[in-house]
Amino acid sequence: MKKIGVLALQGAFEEHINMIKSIGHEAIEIRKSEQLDDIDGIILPGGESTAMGKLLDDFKIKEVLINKINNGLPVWGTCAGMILLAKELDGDEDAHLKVMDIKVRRNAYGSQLDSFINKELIKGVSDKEIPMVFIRAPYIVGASEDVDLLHSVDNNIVAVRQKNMLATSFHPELTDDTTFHEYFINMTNRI
Ligand SMILES: NC(=O)CC[C@H](N)C(=O)O
Repeated sequence: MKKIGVLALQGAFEEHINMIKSIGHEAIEIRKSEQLDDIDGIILPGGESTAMGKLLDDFKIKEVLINKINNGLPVWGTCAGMILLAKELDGDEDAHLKVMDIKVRRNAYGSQLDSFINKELIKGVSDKEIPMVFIRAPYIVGASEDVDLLHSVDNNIVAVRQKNMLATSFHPELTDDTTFHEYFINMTNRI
């Protein structure tokens, strides 16, 4: 059984906690940097990346988390969590953790396509179609060669992996499909 931390400063952390428990693993809410010593992986949930970035600083978690990730702690960012991981944000905004070699555009779908649901096959992740929920979602506009592109929707990159880091524009925790949570648990085995 793995012990997965879910950053619980803001956003949709409860849904990730429930999903991890539903596939038979332990899940804990992370609000202190010491808690990072004792987990097999961490999920950065959806929410508001600007608020979460500030809270990471205020709660003195940011630097410890960056070090842990750079030393191989498996991490998965969904939506706002993906924005937190990026080395670069499109536009003038400052990036947050700057650990993953991706450039991310926030609210990339604009107001017309604010939120939508898709169901597609993601090769290498599962052999069945996976539901994808996008909510004011970002997508990736640039990535280095070290980054594996897992999936695009309409030519926009929405799922990537770089070594111990996974990032998705969408929210598997808001569906009843556990594929991505199982994929992430597998990432904690290999590292
Ligand atoms: N559902 C989400 O996580 C939305 C992300 C949000 N638009 C942000 O920029 O932080």
